[in-house]
Amino acid sequence: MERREGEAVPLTIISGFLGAGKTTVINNLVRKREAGNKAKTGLLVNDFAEVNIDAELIRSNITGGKEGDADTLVELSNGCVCCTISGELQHSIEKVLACNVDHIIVETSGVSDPSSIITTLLLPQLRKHVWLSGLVVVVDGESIEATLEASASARNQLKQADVVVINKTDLLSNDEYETVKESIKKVAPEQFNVIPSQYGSIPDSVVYDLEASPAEGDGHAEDEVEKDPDQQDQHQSWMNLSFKPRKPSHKQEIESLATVSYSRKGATFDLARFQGFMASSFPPTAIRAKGFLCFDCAPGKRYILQLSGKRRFDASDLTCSDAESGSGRDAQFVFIGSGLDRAGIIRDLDSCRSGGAVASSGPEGSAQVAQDLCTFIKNDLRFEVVEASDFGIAIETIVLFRLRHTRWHSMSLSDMNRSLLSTFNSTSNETRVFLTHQTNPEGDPDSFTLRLDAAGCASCSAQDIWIALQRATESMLTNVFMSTFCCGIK
Ligand SMILES: Nc1nc2c(ncn2[C@@H]2O[C@H](COP(=O)(O)OP(=O)(O)OP(=O)(O)O)[C@@H](O)[C@H]2O)c(=O)[nH]1
Repeated sequence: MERREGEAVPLTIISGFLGAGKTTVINNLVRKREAGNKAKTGLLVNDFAEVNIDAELIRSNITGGKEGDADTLVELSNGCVCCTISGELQHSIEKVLACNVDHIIVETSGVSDPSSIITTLLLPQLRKHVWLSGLVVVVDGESIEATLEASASARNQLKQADVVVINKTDLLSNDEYETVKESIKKVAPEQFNVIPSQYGSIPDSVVYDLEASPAEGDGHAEDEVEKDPDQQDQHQSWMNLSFKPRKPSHKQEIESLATVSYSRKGATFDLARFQGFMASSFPPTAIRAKGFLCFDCAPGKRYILQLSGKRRFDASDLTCSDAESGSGRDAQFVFIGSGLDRAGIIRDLDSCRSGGAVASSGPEGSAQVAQDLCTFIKNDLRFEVVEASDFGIAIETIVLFRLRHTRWHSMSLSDMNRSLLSTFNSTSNETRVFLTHQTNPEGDPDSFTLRLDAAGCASCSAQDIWIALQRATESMLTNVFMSTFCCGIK
């Protein structure tokens, strides 16, 4: 929509719970705009955590057209723009207005209350210059029902929406999509504008041509909105609302969430150790995680790692030109959840960094090979040893071990073990060392074990076997790890 000089600038709020797909929606808009020649947009990106991963993801899509055309991006980090850092919102809006933008988009944090942002827009110094064109709320179609159950913020966001984008429809059947629509209706019975989306792909017009500016006293923050008592006075001053505080309040919800930010300049990670972290030490109460990292085995590449929704875990290759130097090699992570062990997470991630001690090979002898191999396996977080007792006798089975069961993989452990089996056996030059498998009597896939038969392995070293096993494991896990896969909570 063309804006005449001196006219107030439309501002669209994009809200939605943690990991719903807000940044993906904005990135899509930015990419489309980069290809075309649309209005210059001021982007205000709020991240709950200290490290603003979303802003970096959006920035990587902004190349800028002709001079002065590039979007203007302002980061609002380390707090919720609707409460703890609301003062910064006003300054940021003024900042982007000074850049002569034609439209402003505010990406809220996942637990924000949009009505508080609307309050800021109505401040006398802003309302002459910006008008609220609407509130677009993005929901993760796969996990929205559980989210609505658990989060007052998520319910409030929906109740105030002008448009609801049901994102991640690739993960839903038609019936499930209809059920999600019903759930939304239950929370927001007046909700009319519901559109589906995959990977945040929505028509530009949903954001740029939205005209839902509320008249004072009606509109977004309706009677049903669960108001935070802490913000009651502020809201009542401009909106004629009746407040119905319910538990937990927005403030309580924010306070119940911990964020752990991890930032290391120029750090590269050891893929095997990182895989071990994901398999065994990943904080089980994290509901959102995102970050960037580089592996020493993949020079020039930087990976973005995401965990959201029903523990859906994405890792995608962010090959970038500056990955070899400067900030392109910096590792940055954010974990959001309840009861997170900050020191433990940081220690675990640090221990995944490249370098450090490599275990040495042990002396000759089959019993010693078995013992050394067992030590290698025990020291690798990706595995657990099931049995390692019969050392010193004629060796058929030297170590029974298996890939460690991961809490969040819906990927079958049996499949992973089978895949490791075939990778190892097809690549190992050492024909006397091969893997077999056994299932337990109940056929429980989690108990599926790998059995390493190393008959006559006296002539080979534990280190050689271990290196071959590590290579096979890395290759197998990398295939899983670097592609998107679903991690359902059991
Ligand atoms: N399968 C699937 N994944 C999606 C879709 N849209 C986004 N994602 C993934 O969901 C994860 C979270 O997406 P974001 O856009 O970062 O979500 P967000 O709402 O900005 O997250 P926060 O700002 O942290 O609250 C990422 O891994 C995305 O790639 C989709 O339509 N389908």
